[in-house]
Amino acid sequence: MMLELNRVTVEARLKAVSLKLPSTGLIGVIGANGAGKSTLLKAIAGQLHDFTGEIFWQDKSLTQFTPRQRRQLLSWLPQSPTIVGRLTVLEILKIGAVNLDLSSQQRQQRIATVVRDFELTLLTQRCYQELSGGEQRRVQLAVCFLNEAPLMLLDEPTSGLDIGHALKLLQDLRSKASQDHLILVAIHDLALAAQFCDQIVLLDEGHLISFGTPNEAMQNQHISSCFGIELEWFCTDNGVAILPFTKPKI
Ligand SMILES: Nc1ncnc2c1ncn2[C@@H]1O[C@H](COP(=O)(O)OP(=O)(O)OP(=O)(O)O)[C@@H](O)[C@H]1O
Repeated sequence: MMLELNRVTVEARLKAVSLKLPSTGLIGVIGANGAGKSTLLKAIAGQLHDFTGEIFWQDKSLTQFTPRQRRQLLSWLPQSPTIVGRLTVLEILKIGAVNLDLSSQQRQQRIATVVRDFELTLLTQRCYQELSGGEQRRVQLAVCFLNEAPLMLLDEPTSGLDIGHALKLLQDLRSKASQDHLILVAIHDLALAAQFCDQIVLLDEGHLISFGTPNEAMQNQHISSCFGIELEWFCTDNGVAILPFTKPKI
């Protein structure tokens, strides 16, 4: 196991969450609004200093990582990052690449790769503040992918993306995860989570409710206790569709 959480607790937000995750895989973190998804990702990303419990990467506590080691280990995409000033997309990517331990040629190469992968070619000279919400999200994701970190923590990466870009992103994440990355995504779309994620972490009011394959973790008993709804699943060769419905009151 590569990432291990041992009774991670954040006052009133996360309650003794213990998890053991392998070094590769796409892990969906699901749960209702306020369930603790962002808090969990922030705790792993080292953004919270008021939590108890322990988080280990390869048996080494994350508190022992220097800031530089942490930067090499993980990338964190916040739910709503703030990018201030009138910077162009290319300037933002260059700033994002500054701290990478790479030659300037390698840095340029990385930037070119994310520009291609996130379809930013026509946007590089545009001012970030003038982009659409989905375009801004793609820039934020591109920055996150610059360091090719083994551990990626993405808070609602598909929010603001149209269905084509959302599908492409999840396909890319899945293929990265199958190579050498552990990727945690907080996600609200249960059908996309079921279709793409290897494992699901279901949270409710800060508690870990279930953890396992989508079939295991998203059983109706768990879903109905967390969301007050049930799911009907339709699996086809092309993927998974889920019909959410509210249970009629008897
Ligand atoms: N900085 C903070 N200080 C105190 N409480 C907070 C703070 N940030 C979040 N909370 C609370 O912690 C709980 C969990 O919040 P969190 O943002 O982790 O939920 P979430 O599952 O990501 O929700 P959403 O789906 O709405 O994004 C919520 O009740 C929220 O109000």
